[in-house]
Amino acid sequence: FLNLLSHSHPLPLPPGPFNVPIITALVWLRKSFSELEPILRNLHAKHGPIFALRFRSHPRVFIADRNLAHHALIQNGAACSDRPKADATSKIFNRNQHNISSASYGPTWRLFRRNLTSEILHPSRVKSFSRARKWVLEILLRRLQSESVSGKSILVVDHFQYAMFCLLVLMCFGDKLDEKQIKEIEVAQRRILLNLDKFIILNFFPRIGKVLFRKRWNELFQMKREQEEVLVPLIRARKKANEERKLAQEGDEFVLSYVDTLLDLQLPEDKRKLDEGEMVSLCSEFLNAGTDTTSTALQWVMANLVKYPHVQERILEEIKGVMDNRDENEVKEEDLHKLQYLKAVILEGLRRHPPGHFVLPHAVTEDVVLNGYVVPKNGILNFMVAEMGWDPNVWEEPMAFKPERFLNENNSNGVGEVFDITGSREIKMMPFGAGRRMCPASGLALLHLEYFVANLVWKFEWKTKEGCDVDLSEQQVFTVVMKNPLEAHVSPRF
Ligand code: HEM
Repeated sequence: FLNLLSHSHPLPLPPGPFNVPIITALVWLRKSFSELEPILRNLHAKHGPIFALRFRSHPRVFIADRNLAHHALIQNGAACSDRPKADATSKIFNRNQHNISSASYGPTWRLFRRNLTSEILHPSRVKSFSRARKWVLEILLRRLQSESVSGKSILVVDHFQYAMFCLLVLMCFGDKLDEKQIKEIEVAQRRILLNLDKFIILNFFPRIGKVLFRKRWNELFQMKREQEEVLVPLIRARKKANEERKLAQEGDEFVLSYVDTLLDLQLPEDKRKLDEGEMVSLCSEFLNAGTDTTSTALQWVMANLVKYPHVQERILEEIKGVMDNRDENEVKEEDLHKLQYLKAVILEGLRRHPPGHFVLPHAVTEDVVLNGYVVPKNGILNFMVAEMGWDPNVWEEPMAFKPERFLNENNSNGVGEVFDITGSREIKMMPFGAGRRMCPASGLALLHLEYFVANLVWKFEWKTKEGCDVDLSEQQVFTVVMKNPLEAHVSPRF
């Protein structure tokens, strides 16, 4: 409160609702994120494209306008790319902000992020995991095939989630793991994700809470221990295998995994290697960041293909055009670049149904002026991703599913110009964020989506459950998922 009273900048803070110290904080902090989104939408309608909530020492500023987002994230990128201080419960899982998404904007974050992008997400490295992708695709197709035999419709959400999780586990711990090991990791990771909400209360009174909520703190530590019991042996096994491989000097079959790249990293500030806890935090981030986001997007895209059979048909025709042989079993990764309509469908899915309606919170490291208002140093910024993708000033009929909008049919070869998903020149939508904290894995996520959608359409015809229409209502559960998960009739095409 005193911080806000001492506001000394000549420009005002962004407008926002009236604030009664402490009372407003208690009202806001008790709300879940899904309750907050409609309130934020109303505030956007009332106060305009930038508004602030002032219930804690530092204002929370929300931006709903794409040009202001560009101004903050690209033009003022250096000042708007920090993260807020982690609260007590998050620190246990991110090891005092020692992972990419929570690290402060500085040398440690740069080291972690550069390691991921150059060692794992570089196109040549991504290619080295193609065998893993093929294996996971086969598992998914087999599961769908066996359920389709009964003739009943299939609830696909768990199958999609498991497939995306498998992909990331194999990239993280090496492509030699079997399904039983993968399941064990999934159980430990899911338990944490699904229970985190229960522990939010521990952050409000961390000191007295240690005594008052002792049982709940113990539960939290127990979950952390169980995660380490599953992940640490995998890290150690990989370390041992690396040492043996170096001694034996063989390497032809070897595929570098994410955990291998962490073993030799040196922390720039502490001048030491990562401890096992920090490696667990980075691996866990890798698995979580890429599973629900991608499987949610996959489900939204498939739901639209079931709802709009003409879109599904056009993808199928496009695939037929690039297959040498109609009986070919698989749409190969090498052929994906020829499937421009498929790419447009994926982009339209991400525009219309971004898995996250906001980005992760950004902290501001110096006063930044946006639209005549000041966002003060240490203020927290967030961006209304869904609102930008649905802006009628940018997108015609924004709530309709029209992949053609991403194709520039007037081009001489009928192929659309590549849409710039990074928003570096201009932001039209930002499902992966934009600027220095933008998702480093947007390329990998698009590859996973294109490869799986192409093959799911090539192998099966997807139809609605008899007598039902596909319901596109939303619900926030970590990502923004389908309130009524997709249930579809899936019949093999050959
Ligand atoms: C459709 C899939 C995905 C979507 C929609 C998505 C979206 C996002 C968004 C919105 C952010 C926050 C940007 C910000 O704070 O400004 C983010 C950050 C991040 N994502 Fe993704 N993501 C996806 C897939 C992945 C995958 C597959 C991985 C890893 C293998 C990944 C790793 C990360 C990491 C490490 C960050 C933190 C970046 C930083 O703070 O520097 N994401 N993602």
